[in-house]
Amino acid sequence: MSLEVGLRHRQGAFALDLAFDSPGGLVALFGPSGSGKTTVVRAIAGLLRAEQARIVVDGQVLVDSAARVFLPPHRRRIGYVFQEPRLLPHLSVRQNLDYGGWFAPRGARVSAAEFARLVELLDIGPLLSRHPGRLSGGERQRVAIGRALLSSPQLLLMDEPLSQIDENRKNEILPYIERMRDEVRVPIVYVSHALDEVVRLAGRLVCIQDGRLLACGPTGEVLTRTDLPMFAQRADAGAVLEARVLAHDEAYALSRLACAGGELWVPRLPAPPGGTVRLWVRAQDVMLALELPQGISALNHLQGEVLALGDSGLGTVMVRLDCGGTPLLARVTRLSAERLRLRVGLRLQALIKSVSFPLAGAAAGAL
Ligand SMILES: Nc1ncnc2c1ncn2[C@@H]1O[C@H](COP(=O)(O)OP(=O)(O)OP(=O)(O)O)[C@@H](O)[C@H]1O
Repeated sequence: MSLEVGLRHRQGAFALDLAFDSPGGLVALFGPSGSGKTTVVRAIAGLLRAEQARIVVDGQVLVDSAARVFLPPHRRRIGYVFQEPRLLPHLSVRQNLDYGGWFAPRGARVSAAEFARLVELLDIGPLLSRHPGRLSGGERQRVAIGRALLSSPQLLLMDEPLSQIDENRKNEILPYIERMRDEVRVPIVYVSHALDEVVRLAGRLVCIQDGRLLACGPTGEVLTRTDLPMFAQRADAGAVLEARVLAHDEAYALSRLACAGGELWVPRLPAPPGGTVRLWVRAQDVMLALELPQGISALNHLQGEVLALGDSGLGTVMVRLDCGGTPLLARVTRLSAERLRLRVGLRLQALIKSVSFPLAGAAAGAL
């Protein structure tokens, strides 16, 4: 699946003018409140007719204002999951799901076996005879995702689907969204303010500010751009580390991982040996050294090369490193940067304390 979006639109004092593309998987739209994320999603769904637009999903032109093409919403095969699940209160969960099926084009309706698989994937079997009023917020949102998928969408739009849900329930739903991405393989456009959701879910990141495109690319690359204050100046700025689990050491409650730049010890992860994980390494947890120090407690060191330096706010410098193919960010004081004579091309050691890795919640399933 590929997605191509080009939009120009004015609403009140706000002007949207951007273009981006995605090769498929889950693409996150990220940006401050009022930057235009929902406007983009509404244009893709056909709920907003932009002044100038070209939107192509998997080769099918949904909108091309220059050629006067505008496919109405009901003729686009797009599922939409909103912030709050909009289920029909007088219908049971099963009837709500069946209702989603009504919007599937003839010939693309899901079979009974596919329905059963989706119900199993979302774990909503025990809820089928209940009414939405008797479900938790997380259960309602899972049903809403199922309903959207039963319309056999070419593309699923999710507009901050977890923002109304508390942290625990959010962690319950994230694995289901991962399953939709990896097992159902429906392409997803996912709007979020939350960096942890983006890190965990998105292969591609589109950053929007004031209606303009700030950056678009693989999530790991965009998040480590030292020239984007939106990331570089966040207290929790960091990099996505992709690794394979080599083994677990039960005696020390640690897992040994292999990433492109070497091996790492992290707190015991729930993933099996051979499985892949994504970990968030915060820039403030990475120390830099010109030589590998002796007799220190940090278990992890990767050799890296400085790719870029940027302002990290409050007298600190953000250092972007390439550690043999693994990107890392390190936040250091300006004094340290001067003492180490940090510059692009310098080779040094990046030290990471094992305990600085967030625990299990940060370990995503398949990449
Ligand atoms: N119908 C409208 N008429 C005029 N201005 C509008 C309309 N709808 C939205 N806007 C403005 O367009 C801008 C973009 O809104 P949009 O909802 O797309 O932002 P967003 O990035 O999704 O924000 P949030 O994260 O808060 O949901 C905002 O400045 C908003 O006030």
